[in-house]
Amino acid sequence: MSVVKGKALMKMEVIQVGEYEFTKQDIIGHGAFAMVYKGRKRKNPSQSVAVKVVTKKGIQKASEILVKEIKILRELTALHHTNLVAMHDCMDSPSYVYVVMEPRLECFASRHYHDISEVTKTVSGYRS
Ligand SMILES: Nc1ncnc2c1ncn2[C@@H]1O[C@H](COP(=O)(O)OP(=O)(O)OP(=O)(O)O)[C@@H](O)[C@H]1O
Repeated sequence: MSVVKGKALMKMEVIQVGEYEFTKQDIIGHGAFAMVYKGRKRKNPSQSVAVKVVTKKGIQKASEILVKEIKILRELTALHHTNLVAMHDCMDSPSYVYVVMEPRLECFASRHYHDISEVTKTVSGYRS
């Protein structure tokens, strides 16, 4: 995927997480240890997802909490309840844990950031 930034045409890396993909341009929010991006299903791009990217750097103490969060998400997903956000997939890499979730559409509308640098510098250990 290519994006125009200033006058230069820059290549935007598409990151694949199983059947899903996202680019780091499409930020929808951030928490203490994670950035959340808008992504899509590769075979059906009209199906949007939220991809939470948790940086492993500096979160050794929080990693147990992350394991618990993923376990809880799995259990909640199995309930198939309309008021609960489902987890579609999760993937581990040397530097990040990726959690692919059903999107909460109200967040897409109200929390889209345009200035990426404003967000990335607030997330500890994050490298854009
Ligand atoms: N499934 C989702 N759909 C749409 N937006 C989401 C989704 N999950 C998270 N977000 C957005 O990303 C932001 C960060 O989420 P994240 O879970 O990383 O942190 P948090 O729950 O807000 O805070 P903390 O880091 O304390 O857990 C949320 O505030 C929300 O705006």
